[in-house]
Amino acid sequence: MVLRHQHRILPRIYSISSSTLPTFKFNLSFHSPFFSISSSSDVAVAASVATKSHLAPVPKLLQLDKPLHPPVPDKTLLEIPLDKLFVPPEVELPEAATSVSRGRVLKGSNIVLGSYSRDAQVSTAEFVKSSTCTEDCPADSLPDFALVGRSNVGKSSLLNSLVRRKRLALISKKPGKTQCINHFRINDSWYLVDLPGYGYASAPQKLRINWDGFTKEYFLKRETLVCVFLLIDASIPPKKIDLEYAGWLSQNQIPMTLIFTKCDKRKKKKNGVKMPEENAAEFLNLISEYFQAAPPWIMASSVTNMGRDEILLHIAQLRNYWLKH
Ligand SMILES: Nc1nc2c(ncn2[C@@H]2O[C@H](COP(=O)(O)OP(=O)(O)OP(=O)(O)O)[C@@H](O)[C@H]2O)c(=O)[nH]1
Ligand SMILES: [Mg+2]
Repeated sequence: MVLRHQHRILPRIYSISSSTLPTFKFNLSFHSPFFSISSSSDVAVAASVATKSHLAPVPKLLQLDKPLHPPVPDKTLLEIPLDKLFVPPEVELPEAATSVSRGRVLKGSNIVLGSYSRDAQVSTAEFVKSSTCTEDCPADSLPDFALVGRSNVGKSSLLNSLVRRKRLALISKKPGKTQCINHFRINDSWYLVDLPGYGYASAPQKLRINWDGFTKEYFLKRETLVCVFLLIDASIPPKKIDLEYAGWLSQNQIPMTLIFTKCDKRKKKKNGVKMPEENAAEFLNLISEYFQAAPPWIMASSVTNMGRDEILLHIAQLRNYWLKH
């Protein structure tokens, strides 16, 4: 049986029909020399620009107190068809092309920034508890943002990067390090949740708890779950198990954001080895049939902290919307 929650209004992504939308341009800087999700659409947005922050200029309300990135001297071309953008609830795309061009899309993502993205900074982060079932999880009703993905994809590393701590969540080269539902309270107001990885078949028999089962049960039962971050290793081609996981989340209407990890691994393009952007584009293409509207996605690296500020802004706007509704 598929369980559904009435409160799960987030991110019931606005379905944008390409036939009714105007073509527009936006400016965006991005670490990669070139990134294209699709070049064939007649509603493609495209721009080439050098910007100094992780966003092109945005209204004051949306800016972080201090710039968290060094300037990125980057002249890039990014094309995202309009119908592949993630438009958060209550965000209207202006009809006039020029008004959207002012930095409304987070760098290295397809996420349009709305007016809810305040309080994105992390000031405090503390481990709260490890739980082995949903009923044991903290019961104080603060919103949850959960990190899930294949073992070793970099969930714990991403959590540490987001909170700017080296070892708040334990990481390891060996898959299977995280084995419970681990709640970390951020700013005393929301949770980052580190979960065990899936797809690790070679764990010793006695450790082979049904992690996959209990994380999925947590997704279905946890009333305060705002969004699941599904981490995908962008340094390798799409894996069936990840495609299936995205399909399961979609089928069960669990709000999901894709985080493409390990984007710092930029091998020379030879012998058919693909760049992270190409692997990510292929993954998005393969899962498109599961989704009526494009899911949000962000390119990231816990080594370079690429995507960190963007993920925090995305969390902020989901969280603030969720708290208001
Ligand atoms: N190059 C690179 N390596 C990374 C990145 N993120 C994680 N790693 C490495 O990948 C390995 C696994 O990282 P973890 O953060 O422990 O992965 P996990 O998904 O939490 O793993 P489990 O808890 O076992 O499911 C470690 O050796 C990390 O240093 C990244 O963005 N880039
Ligand atoms: Mg881990």
